Amino acid sequence: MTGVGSAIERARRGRRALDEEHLAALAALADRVRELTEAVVLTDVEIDELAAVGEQVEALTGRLAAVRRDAPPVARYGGHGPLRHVTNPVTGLGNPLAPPLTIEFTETGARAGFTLNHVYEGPPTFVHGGITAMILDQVLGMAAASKAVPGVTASLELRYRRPTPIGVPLTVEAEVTGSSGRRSHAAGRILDPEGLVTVEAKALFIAPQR
Ligand SMILES: CCCCCCCCCCCC(=O)SCCNC(=O)CCNC(=O)[C@H](O)C(C)(C)COP(=O)(O)OP(=O)(O)OC[C@H]1O[C@@H](n2cnc3c(N)ncnc32)[C@H](O)[C@@H]1OP(=O)(O)O
Repeated sequence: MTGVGSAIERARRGRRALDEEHLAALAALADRVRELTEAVVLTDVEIDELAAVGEQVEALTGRLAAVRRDAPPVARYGGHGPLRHVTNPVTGLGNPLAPPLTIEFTETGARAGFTLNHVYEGPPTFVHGGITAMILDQVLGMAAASKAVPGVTASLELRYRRPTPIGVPLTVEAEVTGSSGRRSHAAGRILDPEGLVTVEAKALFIAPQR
């Protein structure tokens, strides 16, 4: 076992799997931190209050860091299925950076409904283009993994057709458009509440050498 694929698999297997109760508690904490992050972005309290809250947050960080892993945990689907990455920055219930998206697998690929708040803002009132790119990378990758060959992103091509609005229900959808050998091709898009495409994506995923 020498390739990138083996290294990913070894890292996944070497990580501690959380049971469902522990995962639920981590997810609840991540939710509270998401609320905290949005509160930081939108707060209008006085300077002294900012400093006082900062001290409290520093103390809380110290409590969590008191017992620390070398790498994020994993969990098993339903407590006993295959290992899943629970701190992924798009779908991870245990990662406060993740919106998080709940992906449904469709006949041809994958989709998710989601809403992004001001934490993800780029141009005023619109979502940052790097955030929509990250979401499309993940959802196209999951479509490829479920319908063709699981792989890492070799290329991701984006077309930003209109701004993606903050604070309204969005949809991301992706489908596999072809596969051969270690390669899977996928296409997808983000749609606004009127069904208009805001960002289109095409990607190539390559299964790493084992
Ligand atoms: C695993 C769990 C997933 C689980 C999936 C879950 C969803 C995850 C979604 C998120 C995915 C990410 O963000 S992944 C993170 C971002 N991506 C990365 O870090 C990938 C970094 N790049 C690499 O590791 C490598 O370059 C690879 C694995 C992509 C390819 O390297 P390699 O394995 O040595 O492959 P190589 O022999 O060079 O190329 C194989 C074939 O593909 C072609 N090829 C290679 N790169 C490209 C390219 N950019 N565009 C076109 N074609 C290319 C080559 O010409 C060749 O064609 P031929 O000669 O055979 O005709």
